[in-house]
Amino acid sequence: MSVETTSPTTNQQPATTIHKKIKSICCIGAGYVGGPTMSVIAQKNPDIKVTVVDLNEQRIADWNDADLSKLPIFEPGLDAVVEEARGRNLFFSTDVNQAIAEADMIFISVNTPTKTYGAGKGMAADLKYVELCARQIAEVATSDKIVVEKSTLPVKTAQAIKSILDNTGNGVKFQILSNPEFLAEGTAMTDLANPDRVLIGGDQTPEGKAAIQSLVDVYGAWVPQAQIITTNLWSSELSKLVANAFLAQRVSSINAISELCEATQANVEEVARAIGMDSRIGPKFLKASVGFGGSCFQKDILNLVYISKSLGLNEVADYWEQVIIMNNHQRDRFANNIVSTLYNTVSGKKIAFLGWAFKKDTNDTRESAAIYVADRLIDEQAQIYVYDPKVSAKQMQADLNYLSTRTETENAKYLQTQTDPYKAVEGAHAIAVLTEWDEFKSYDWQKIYDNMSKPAFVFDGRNVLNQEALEAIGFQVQSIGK
Ligand SMILES: NC(=O)c1ccc[n+]([C@@H]2O[C@H](COP(=O)([O-])OP(=O)(O)OC[C@H]3O[C@@H](n4cnc5c(N)ncnc54)[C@H](O)[C@@H]3O)[C@@H](O)[C@H]2O)c1
Ligand SMILES: O=c1ccn([C@@H]2O[C@H](COP(=O)(O)OP(=O)(O)O[C@H]3O[C@H](CO)[C@@H](O)[C@H](O)[C@H]3O)[C@@H](O)[C@H]2O)c(=O)[nH]1
Repeated sequence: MSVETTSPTTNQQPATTIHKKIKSICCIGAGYVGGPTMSVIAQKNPDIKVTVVDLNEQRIADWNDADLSKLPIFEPGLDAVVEEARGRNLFFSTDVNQAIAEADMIFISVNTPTKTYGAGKGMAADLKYVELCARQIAEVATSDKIVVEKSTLPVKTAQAIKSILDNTGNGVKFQILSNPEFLAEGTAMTDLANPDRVLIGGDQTPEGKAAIQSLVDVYGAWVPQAQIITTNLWSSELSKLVANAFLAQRVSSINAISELCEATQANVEEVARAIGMDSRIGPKFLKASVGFGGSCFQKDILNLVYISKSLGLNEVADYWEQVIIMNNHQRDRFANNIVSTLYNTVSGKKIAFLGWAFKKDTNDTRESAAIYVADRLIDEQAQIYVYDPKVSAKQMQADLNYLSTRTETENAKYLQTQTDPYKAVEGAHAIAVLTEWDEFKSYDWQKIYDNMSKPAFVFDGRNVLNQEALEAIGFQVQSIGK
């Protein structure tokens, strides 16, 4: 491997040791983060070979499919970047060992879900996949490597990774960096192309700073230096959990206010606008909703709560846990309101769901509020008919089966999928909007009304529809916080 010196460019501690110019990157985990992130790194650094590996053979086959509509992840703009870089310097493979052996820098971008067993069950992050990666790297590596934590991890994880890597006894030297990812699904490609900031944490030793500089150079290909911030390892690991906790806290805060608005005839959208214009508060992340979903917020806040509890910081733990409690309440409240509005029974009634994904412009359904609302309504024996433009019937059934205690056959009796939205709503007693897909706004709502059972109810869990226009047609509409 060639070693080149470049001028120090970080905005904090300049690197004093000669740092490696990265020629080959391996990313373990070809999911919602690994796939898009590595596609952009490869696109912007044509001289670096980037190989994304995964154990999941189907996922890798889909990443390699000539038909770009088959990519395993739906993300606006992703297909064009993959088309540009794939086969040039971007590769997707199941050969994890070969990619590790070849790489100067290895990103760990595997899933870190909430533990479902043992100590910390339901709260702590399950780090078994991360540990397996560390062990595999330790076993396979024959040359020095920079290992980058891209997955979201509890603070101090780098210590564990270091301990595994440093005890191989084969003389290979490792540097561990933390480089958490802040992209949001649905806007991943623009978030990656124009990040608010890139965060890189590393050891504050000459070798650690040199490793940081190597990664700064990779991002420096397109991110302005002022937006690349470097810190110690622990600040970087912790900042990721804190960023998500603060974002989710804003959603739970405005959702708490939405209930107060409903009880007082205030309008949550007016309140959000009024407070958001205070520049200290700001307008973003104040959209009241049926509750936040996604694979990150709940898991990362629970993880923060668990870490705080483990350190004996009970008040800190309780403070952040309230964000989750409020979110659970908002989902329950939405479902219970449907039942009480439909004359306290939904048994045998048809309820149409518009949307199943946890937000628009993604096919990801992890922790989507729709799953919880469906489960609650099925407890009341409602018949749910779902339309989502990007989520498959198989995925919807799998989501419900994972959450509910009913048998798969029973769930399948209550949950139907429709690929035509007009079919989904035909004869329905109520429509519930669970995802804010843009296309819902331009439907022929008169036609929908004509084909529904009367009175026809709409429960807009995302405040995306024009309430006055629907009411003029004859719908009875309930939005969040109005
Ligand atoms: N999804 C997001 O928007 C987002 C954003 C920022 C950070 N994160 C974090 O990034 C990490 C990855 O999230 P994701 O949404 O991409 O998860 P994901 O489940 O979509 O992808 C993870 C992939 O890793 C693979 N994998 C697991 N163990 C492996 C191993 N030992 N070898 C090879 N492959 C292995 C899995 O098969 C899977 O395809 C998580 O820690 C998450 O918290 C996610
Ligand atoms: O005002 C708002 C904003 C969001 N949401 C909901 O909150 C959830 C999360 O949305 P968003 O944050 O946009 O999506 P994620 O892809 O989960 O991204 C979050 O989680 C990622 C994983 O850690 C981080 O990288 C991102 O920075 C962080 O925004 C979704 O259900 C949204 O519908 C609201 O209800 N109201």
